[in-house]
Amino acid sequence: MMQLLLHIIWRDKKTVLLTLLAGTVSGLTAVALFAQSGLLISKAALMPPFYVILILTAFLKLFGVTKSASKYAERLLSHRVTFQLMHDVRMRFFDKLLPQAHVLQRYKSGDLLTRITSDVETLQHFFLRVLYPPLVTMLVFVATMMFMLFFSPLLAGLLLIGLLLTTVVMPAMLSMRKLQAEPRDATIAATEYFYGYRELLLHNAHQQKEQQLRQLTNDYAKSLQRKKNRESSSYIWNQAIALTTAFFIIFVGAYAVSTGDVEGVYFAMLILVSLTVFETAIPMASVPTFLRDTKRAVAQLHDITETDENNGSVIAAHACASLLLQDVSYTYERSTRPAISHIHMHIAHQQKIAIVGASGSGKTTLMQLLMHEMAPTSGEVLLGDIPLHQLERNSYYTHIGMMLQHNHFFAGTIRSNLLLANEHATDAQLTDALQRAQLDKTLDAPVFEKGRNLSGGEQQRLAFARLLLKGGDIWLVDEPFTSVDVQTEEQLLATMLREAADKTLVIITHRLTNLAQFDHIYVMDGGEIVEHGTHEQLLAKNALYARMHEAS
Ligand SMILES: Nc1ncnc2c1ncn2[C@@H]1O[C@H](COP(=O)(O)OP(=O)(O)OP(=O)(O)O)[C@@H](O)[C@H]1O
Repeated sequence: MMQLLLHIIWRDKKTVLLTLLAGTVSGLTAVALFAQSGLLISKAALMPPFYVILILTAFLKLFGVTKSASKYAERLLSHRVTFQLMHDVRMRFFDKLLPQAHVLQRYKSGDLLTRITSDVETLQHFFLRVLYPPLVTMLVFVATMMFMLFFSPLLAGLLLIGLLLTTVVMPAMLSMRKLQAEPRDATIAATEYFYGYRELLLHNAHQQKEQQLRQLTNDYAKSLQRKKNRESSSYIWNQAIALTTAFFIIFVGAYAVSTGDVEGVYFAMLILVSLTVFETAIPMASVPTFLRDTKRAVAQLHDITETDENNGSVIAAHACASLLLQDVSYTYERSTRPAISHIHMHIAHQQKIAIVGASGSGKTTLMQLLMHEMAPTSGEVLLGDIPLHQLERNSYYTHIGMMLQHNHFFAGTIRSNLLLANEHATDAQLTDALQRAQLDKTLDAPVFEKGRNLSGGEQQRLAFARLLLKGGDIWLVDEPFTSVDVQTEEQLLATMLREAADKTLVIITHRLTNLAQFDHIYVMDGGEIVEHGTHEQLLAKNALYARMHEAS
C-alpha cells in the first residue's frame, strides 16, 4: 500500500514537481533574503556609492516578494496533492471494503470506527510530513552549501556537520522515544460504554467502567501532550544546533577573515545564511514519527482490506441450487476446539432441510459457512460442483436469500428497508410481501436505526417480507420466528415452505414441531452430525431426536 500511495502521488507529477520547486525557491529566497541583509549592512558600513545600496535594497525587496509568493504557491500546491491523495485513498479503500463486509465482523465497532477514520486521516500526512521535507531540505541545503563553498570550504564543512545533526542524528534520536498511545483503546471503551450503558446501570457497574474510560481518555490526552512536547523539543534542538553551528561559523569565520581567506564584508552574510538555512530543516525532526504513523496506518488498513482469498472469479450459475459440505470443520480464532468438525452433508436441488440441535452445537456456524461468510478451516463447501471460494461472492449472493437470528434494519421507513431486497419492486408488491409475512405496518411507517422501534416479532416478520421480495434459488434461514407466538409461527413456517416450493431451503430451528414437512433433518451435537433422516426415521430410531421431540 505504501507503493500505492507513491503511485497515487506520482500520477499528478506535474503538481508534485511544482510543489518541490516552490518549496525550494521559498527556502532559498529566505536564505538569500538574510544573506542580502547581512551583505547590505556590511557594504553600507564601507560607504559605497549610492547605486550599490540601491541595487542591494532592490534585490532585498525582490527576494522578499519571491519568498512570499513561492511560500503561497507551495502551500496551495502541496494541499492540492494531499487532497487528491486523500480522495483517491478514500475511494480505493471503500471500494475494497464494501464487497467484503463479512471481514469487518472480526472487529469491535469502536475499533473499526477508529481504524477506518483515523488511519485514513493519518495518510494525509504522507506527502506533506514524510515525503516532502527531506526532498526540499536536501535541495535547499545542497544549494546553500555550494554557495558557502564558493567563499570557504571550511565554513561549508561546518554547515554540513550541522545539517547532518539536524536532519539525520536528531530525528533518529527523537524517533527512539516510546510510541504514542493510540486513541483506539479509548474509542473501543467509549463505544462499549454507550452500547452497554443500560446493562452497566442495571448491574451497578457503570461507575467502574466510567473510571476505566476516564483513565484511557486521560492516557490518550497525555500521549497527545507528549506528542506536542516532542514537537517543541525538536524545534528547540534544531535552534540549539543552528546557534551552535553559527557560533562555530563566527569563530572559524573570524579567524578566516583575520588570515585574509574570507573577505570581511561577507562575514555577516555567511553567519545569517547559516542561521536561516536551518529553518528549512525543522520539519525533518518529525519525519520519523509521521513515517511510523503512516506505516502503522497502512498496515492496519491493509489488515482490514486484505485480499479476500475466498472471493473467486467463477460466476454462480442459476441452475445449480444444490449444496455439498465435504468433511467440513471450523475452529474460531482464539478458540481451542472446533465449533464444528468433519461435517458431511448433501443438500439436493429444491430439497427442504432442517438442522436441529442443542444450543452451542454448531448450527449457526454451519449456516455461516453455507452463507460463505467465512471459509472452513478444513474441508470444502460446494455449490453444485464448484467450491464456494472459487465463486465470485456477489454472484453467489444473487442466488441466496437469508434470514438470520438478528437482522439489520436501516433508519428510514418500512418501504426503504424492503426495497433493499428488490429495488424494482412496486408498492403493490411490497404491500403483498408485508401481508404474506403478516406484518401489519404501512410502507411509510418509520423504522429507527437498527429497527429499535420494532418488536422482536415485527423485526422477524419484516425480515421475512424482505426474504420474500429477494427471491433467489436457495434460502438459508436461522431460527426465523422465535419471537412470535406459536400459532403465528406455524402459519409463517407454512407460508415459508409454500413460498420455497421451487427453492432449496435450509432452516435451523429449536422448535421440533412441524418438522415432518421437511425432506431431511440433521441433528447436531457437540459440533458433529449425530443423526439424520426424515422425521419418521428419526423418531423410529428412538435416540437423541426422539428425546428432543418428546421434550418439546
Ligand atoms: N465468534 C465466535 N468466536 C468463538 N467461538 C464462537 C463464536 N461463535 C460461536 N462460537 C462457539 O462455537 C460453538 C458453536 O456455536 P454456534 O453459534 O454455531 O451454535 P448454535 O448451535 O447455533 O447455538 P444456538 O442455538 O445457541 O444459536 C459454541 O461453542 C460457541 O461458543
